[in-house]
Amino acid sequence: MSKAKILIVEDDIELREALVTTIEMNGHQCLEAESAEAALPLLENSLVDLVVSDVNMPGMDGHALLDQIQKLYPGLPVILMTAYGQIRQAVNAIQAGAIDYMVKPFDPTTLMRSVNRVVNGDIDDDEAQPVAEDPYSRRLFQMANKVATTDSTVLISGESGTGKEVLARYIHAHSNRSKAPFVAINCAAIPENMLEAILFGHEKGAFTGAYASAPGKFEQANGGTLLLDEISEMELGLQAKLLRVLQEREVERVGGRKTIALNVRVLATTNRNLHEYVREGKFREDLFYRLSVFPMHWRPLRERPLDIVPLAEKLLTKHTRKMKLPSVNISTAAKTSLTEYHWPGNVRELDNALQRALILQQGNVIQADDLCLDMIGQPWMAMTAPVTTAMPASMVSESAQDAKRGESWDEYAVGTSGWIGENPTSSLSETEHFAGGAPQDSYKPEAPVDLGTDLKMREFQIIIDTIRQCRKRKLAAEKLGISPRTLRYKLAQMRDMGIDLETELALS
Ligand SMILES: Nc1ncnc2c1ncn2[C@@H]1O[C@H](COP(=O)(O)OP(=O)(O)OP(=O)(O)O)[C@@H](O)[C@H]1O
Repeated sequence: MSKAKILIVEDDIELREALVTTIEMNGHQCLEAESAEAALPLLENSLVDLVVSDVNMPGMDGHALLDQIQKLYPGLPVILMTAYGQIRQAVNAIQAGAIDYMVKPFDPTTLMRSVNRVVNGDIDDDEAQPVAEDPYSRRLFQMANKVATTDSTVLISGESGTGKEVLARYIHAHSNRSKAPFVAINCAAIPENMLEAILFGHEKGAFTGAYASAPGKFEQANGGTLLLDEISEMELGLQAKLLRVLQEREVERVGGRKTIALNVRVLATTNRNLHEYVREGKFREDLFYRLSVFPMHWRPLRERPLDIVPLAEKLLTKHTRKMKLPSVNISTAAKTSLTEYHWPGNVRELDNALQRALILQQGNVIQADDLCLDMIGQPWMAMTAPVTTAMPASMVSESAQDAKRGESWDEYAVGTSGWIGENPTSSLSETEHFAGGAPQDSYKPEAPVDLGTDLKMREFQIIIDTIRQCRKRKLAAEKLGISPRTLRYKLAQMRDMGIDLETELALS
């Protein structure tokens, strides 16, 4: 188990202390901040591996902090602590890019499971048994079991959201390295100029801002497995350096002279056709062959239909458990809709649809309409796909429409039903939220208005319009004043949110 530096951002001092104590007792180091504003300078001055932040804080809230972290420290994982009963808050946390969420009250085991999943790559119960009901998926996992026991490099390809990381974690968990760290790095999410230092580490003074030396992902994964996610997005110069590290099995930190011996198994994923990238000169052929010793391919979800309903049931159970909701079933008609839909965003889109349905469902049964699948092609839905914004008025509950008219939903909900939220009238203190007060069972759908989501959707609309106008993505990036890499990242975010870009762009 590797020791990590974790920043806890929580305004309730007792809860903060409880979190710090638990995490430190489990062998990690903690930094503490009482607000998001206080967290930012701490992040500037020390290298943090993970941020665990409350959502509801006076001043800047957890979502705004997450947004800042994504801009200033791309790739730094954030776990958000959301309020009990606030389903939309939990859904928003993941869709805004948090690596995980924990709904208050949670116990120390839940906290450490979530922390260790991020810092040590520990696998949780859901990931230990991925869904593989379709004959194609069964065969893939049979192969995974075989290759897991070797030290072979594996290149996993497949459309975005098919489950490549799930497969990578499965291979690690079934290898003889399973007790050692599993470290994942998304090559597309890290700016080019930072990727080398993050991968290989750096010495103090190696570049402006390198106040202290730090190990890279290769060193952190020593003895275990390193997943290079979206490897196609690595620029050619760095590909050459990566190839050298893989061949020589040693790494030199940026600005360092010492070589560090490595015993790391490398897995890589790509949602591009790497053969084509090699042909077009965007990916080194030698690195391609070095990585694809054992190639594995995930079919799109629509081509393994027998996985769809079992996956939906599993994802639903995961979310209802995490959100502390009573169990929710899927109606027969909804199952048919799920199976017939084409899932351009694959399992991640399925996950999004279910989270949306969880907000809309009534009586603990998801009906076909709750999935909103027939609305995804609609302009208003495509731009507001993931959460609850811009639902037709008929789908918005009366109370939610009240909230839309300007009433605070939190106050309204607490005022009318007395349920437990983060409202001061709540019957649980923040500390009890951690220690485990008994949750109540009454739920109300939440208000479908969210300025952050709305702004994001407007940004996405501008991007789509600009690409339609310019026809070439490179030109569109120039016109938008962003790098082609940032544009790719934003397009990936849009796909992840269930926006069918192919259809959107074909409309031009
Ligand atoms: N077979 C599976 N069983 C259970 N959950 C799955 C399975 N496949 C995917 N998921 C879930 O779907 C989501 C997307 O999976 P994952 O991140 O592995 O996809 P990916 O192909 O790596 O995506 P990307 O290309 O965008 O990085 C995750 O929440 C994951 O837990």
